[in-house]
Amino acid sequence: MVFKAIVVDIDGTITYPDRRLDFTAAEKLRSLKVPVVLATGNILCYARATSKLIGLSGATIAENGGIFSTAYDNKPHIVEGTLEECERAVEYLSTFFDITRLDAEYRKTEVALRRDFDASEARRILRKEKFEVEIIDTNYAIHVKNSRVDKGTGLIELARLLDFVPGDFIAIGDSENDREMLQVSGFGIAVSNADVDTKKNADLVTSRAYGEGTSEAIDYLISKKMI
Ligand SMILES: O=C(O)COP(=O)(O)O
Ligand SMILES: [Mg+2]
Repeated sequence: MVFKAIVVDIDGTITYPDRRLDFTAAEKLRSLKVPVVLATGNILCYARATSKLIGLSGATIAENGGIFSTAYDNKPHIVEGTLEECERAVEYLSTFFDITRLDAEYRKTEVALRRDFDASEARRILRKEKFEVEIIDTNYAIHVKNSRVDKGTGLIELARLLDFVPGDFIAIGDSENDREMLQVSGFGIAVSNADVDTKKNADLVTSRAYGEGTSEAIDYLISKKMI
């Protein structure tokens, strides 16, 4: 089957473990003929800058689906009403843990926290109080995000704006915030550093890790004429 576009996670998927961009993966993405969307838990300006600097269109999904944008300087779409519940949940968590917010001045739809407290314990605490949020650990940050948005819902919305359907996309990712994106895409790929659950939701798992895994995936897709 031939797919029309690709959506790729940033941290842990086109980077080295320490977040340095893997230039080979970036070159391969830049040379593709199909549109390449970057999808991240990070903030919109990080996603847009990464896309622009690689040489892509700037079509991005940021804040785990809370924000999406069709091109570099187009007005972004921001899912309204999602931040408040996350703020309440984080306020509650701050009575249990000494937590540090990341990029609070830029985040519009969710809260990201430094990974220096026990996310599983925080999950248990919030579940008891019935907050409508999810705690996601990407290995780079702990995100407190609204349950109704994820990179999958972001891809559904952005695909529509780009005149595609989610099934037109091949998705590549590495962690639990990529799961829904892999599920709604037409073909999901997990790089080998991905967690077990993310791998379970993928159609293909690469043998190489991080950016090298993405380079391997792109070579595979081209060799199989899937893009
Ligand atoms: O911002 C994070 O925590 C991770 O970002 P990612 O979704 O690009 O891997
Ligand atoms: Mg990632």
